Amino acid sequence: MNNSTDSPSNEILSELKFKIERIFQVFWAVEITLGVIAVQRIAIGAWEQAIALFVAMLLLTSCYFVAKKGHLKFASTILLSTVTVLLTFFMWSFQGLRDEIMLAYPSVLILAAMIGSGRLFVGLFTFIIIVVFANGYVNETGIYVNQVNVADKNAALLVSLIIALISFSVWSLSADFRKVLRQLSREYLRVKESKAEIEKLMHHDALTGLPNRILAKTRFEQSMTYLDRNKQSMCVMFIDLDGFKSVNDAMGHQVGDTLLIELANRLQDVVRNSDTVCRLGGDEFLIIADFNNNEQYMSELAERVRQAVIKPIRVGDRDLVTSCSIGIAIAPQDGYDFNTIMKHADTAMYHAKDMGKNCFHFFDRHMNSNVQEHMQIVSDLRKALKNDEFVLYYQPQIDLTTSTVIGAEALIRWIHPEKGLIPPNLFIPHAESSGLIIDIGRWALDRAVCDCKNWQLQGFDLTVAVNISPKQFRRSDIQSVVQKALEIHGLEANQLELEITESLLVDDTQELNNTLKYLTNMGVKISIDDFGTGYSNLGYLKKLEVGTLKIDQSFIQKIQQDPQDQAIVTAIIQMASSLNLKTIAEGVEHETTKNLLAGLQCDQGQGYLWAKPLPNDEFLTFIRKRAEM
Ligand SMILES: Nc1nc2c(ncn2[C@@H]2O[C@@H]3COP(=O)(O)O[C@H]4[C@@H](O)[C@H](n5cnc6c(=O)[nH]c(N)nc65)O[C@@H]4COP(=O)(O)O[C@H]3[C@H]2O)c(=O)[nH]1
Repeated sequence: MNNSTDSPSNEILSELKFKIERIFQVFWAVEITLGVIAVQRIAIGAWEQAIALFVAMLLLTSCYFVAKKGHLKFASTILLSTVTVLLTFFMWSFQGLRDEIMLAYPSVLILAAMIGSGRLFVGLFTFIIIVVFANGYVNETGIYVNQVNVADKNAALLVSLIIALISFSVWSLSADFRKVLRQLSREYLRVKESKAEIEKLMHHDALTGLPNRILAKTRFEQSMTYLDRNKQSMCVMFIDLDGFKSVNDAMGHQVGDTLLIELANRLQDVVRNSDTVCRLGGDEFLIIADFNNNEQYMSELAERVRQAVIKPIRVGDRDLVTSCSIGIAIAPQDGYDFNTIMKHADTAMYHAKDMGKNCFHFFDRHMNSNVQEHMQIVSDLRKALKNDEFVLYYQPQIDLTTSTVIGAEALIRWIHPEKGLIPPNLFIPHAESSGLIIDIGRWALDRAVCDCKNWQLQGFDLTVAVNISPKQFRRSDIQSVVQKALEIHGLEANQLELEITESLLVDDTQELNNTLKYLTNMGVKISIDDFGTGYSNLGYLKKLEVGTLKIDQSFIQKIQQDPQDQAIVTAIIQMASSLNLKTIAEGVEHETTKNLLAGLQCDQGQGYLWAKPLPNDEFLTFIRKRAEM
C-alpha cells in the first residue's frame, strides 16, 4: 500500500483540486450562459438587460482570479451570490414568479451544494425563499405588480439555456457522486482484503502458515463439543524439538526457519485431514487428533511424528538431524479445557525430555504431584538464596604417593529451616531445570574461592575444586564470574579447579572450546567429573588442556570384587597417563582400595577413608591435624 497517496493531507489536497476544477467549470458555464442571454437581449433591443448581464459577467471575472489564488470559499460565494442577485433582478423586473428565470434558482442551489460551503447554501436558500415570498406579497397586495407576457421563442431560448445549465450542474454532481462511489467501493474492497489478511495473521503462524495457538484453542473447543455429544476422546500432542536452539545459534536463523518449515510440512503429512497441526511458537508444535478411543492409533501417530522429525533435512549442502520430545494428553480424561490439557501435555513432554529426549510420553495424574513438588522446591530454593541457607562442605583430596592433603572438593549443602540438612542430589536437579543453578553456582564458586584464600592465609596452600553445572558452564559469562571471584578474594587461578561433567563435552561446539581455552589460559584447572560413566568426546581430552580425570566412584567401590571395574580403572589411568593427565579416584572407602589404586599409578584419592565432606571449620581442624602427623 502506498501511504503517501492515502494520507489525510493528500486526501484534503485532492478534494481541493477537485473543487477548484468544478468552480472553473461552473464559472465558464455561467459566463457562457450569461453571454448568450446578453447577445439575445441585444438582438431584441433590451439594452438595459444586456448591460446588467455584462456587469454581472464582469463581476464574475473577479471570481476567476480569486479561485486561481486558491480562495475557494470566497470564489464560490462571489460566483453564486452574483448569479442569484442577477436572477432576482430579472425575476423582479419582469414577470416575477411567472418568469422563466425562476427555473435557474434550483440550478444555483445545486451548484451551491456542490462547490459552496454549507453556510452559503443555507444563505442562498433563505434569500431565494424571502425574495419569492416578497414578490408574491407585493403582487398580491398590489404594491408592485409584475407584467406576465405570453411565452415566445425568446422565452423558449432562455428556458432552454437555463435547463442546459441545470443539466450541466446535475450531470457534474452525479459525476462527482459516481467518482466518490467508485473510490468508496475501492476502499471497501481494500478494507475487506486487509480484514481477511489480519484475520489470517491472527490465526496462523507467519513462518509455516500453520494454525497458531488461538486457532488451536478454537479447534480444540469445537472438537470438544462434538466429542461430548459422541462420548469419544481426542489427543493433544505437544511436540518440542530437541536442541533446536543450538541449530539456530550455530547456523543462523535462516537455517532454523528452513528447518521449521520443512518440519511443519512433514507433520502435516503424517496426520489425517481431520487432525490439526499448529505451531505454538519457537520450536513447539501441537497436534490435535481425534483417535476414536483407539490408543494404538495414538501411539502409532506419535511414533510417525517422531520418525518424521528425525529424518535428515537437507539445508544447502548439509543434512541436519534433529529430534523431538512429545507429550500426549487425552481429552476429556486429562482435562476439559484447552489450558488444562495443554499444561498436561506440556508436563508429559518434559517427562519425555527427562527420559532422554527423542521419545513420547503420556500424561498421568502422578506427574502433576511431581510438578507441584518441583514448584515448591524451586520456590524454597529462591528463598534459600535470599536467606543464605546454603553452606559448603569440603572433602579432602589426598596425594596417593605422599599421603598429603593437596586440596578439597567443595560440596554444597542446603540447611533448610524446617527440613534440616538437604544433600545436593535432592535439590541440584531442580535448580538445574529452573535455571536457579546459575545463581547458586555463582554463590558456591565465590564462597569456595573465599574459603580457599583463608586456608592459604592460615598456612595451607591447597587447591579447591568446584562443581560447575553444564547449564552454568554454557553461560557466556562463566569466564567473568570466575575472574571476578579470583580477583575479589585474591586467589591465584592455579588454585582453583573447575569440575565439569563428561556430558558437557558431548557438544563439541566452538563456544565450549573457546570457554575452556580461556579458562585454562588464565591458569584455572579443569577436571572431568564422574569420568567413565557417560559417552564422552575423548578427542577433547587431547585438544583441550583438561588437567585431571576423576574416576567415578561406581568403579572404585567395586574395584576389588569386580575384575571388569578394575580393568576399566586401569585403562582410564593408563590413557590419562599417556595423555599427560592426572587421575583422582572418587569414593575411596578402604585402605586396600587405596593401595590397589596407588599400585595402578593413580595420582590422587578422595573418599570416606580419609574424611567425609566436612563443614569449613571441621575441614580446617582436619588439615591441621594431618599437618601435625
Ligand atoms: N558413598 C560414598 N560417597 C562419597 C565418598 N566420597 C565422596 N562421596 C560423595 O560423592 C559425591 C562426589 O561429588 P560429585 O561426584 O561431584 O557429585 C556431586 C555433584 O555432582 C553435586 N554437587 C555438589 N555440590 C555442588 C555444587 O556446588 N554445584 C553443583 N553444580 N553440583 C554440586 O552433587 C553431587 C553429590 O554430592 P554429595 O552428595 O556431596 O556427594 C559427594 C560426596 O559426598 C565415599 O567414599 N563413599
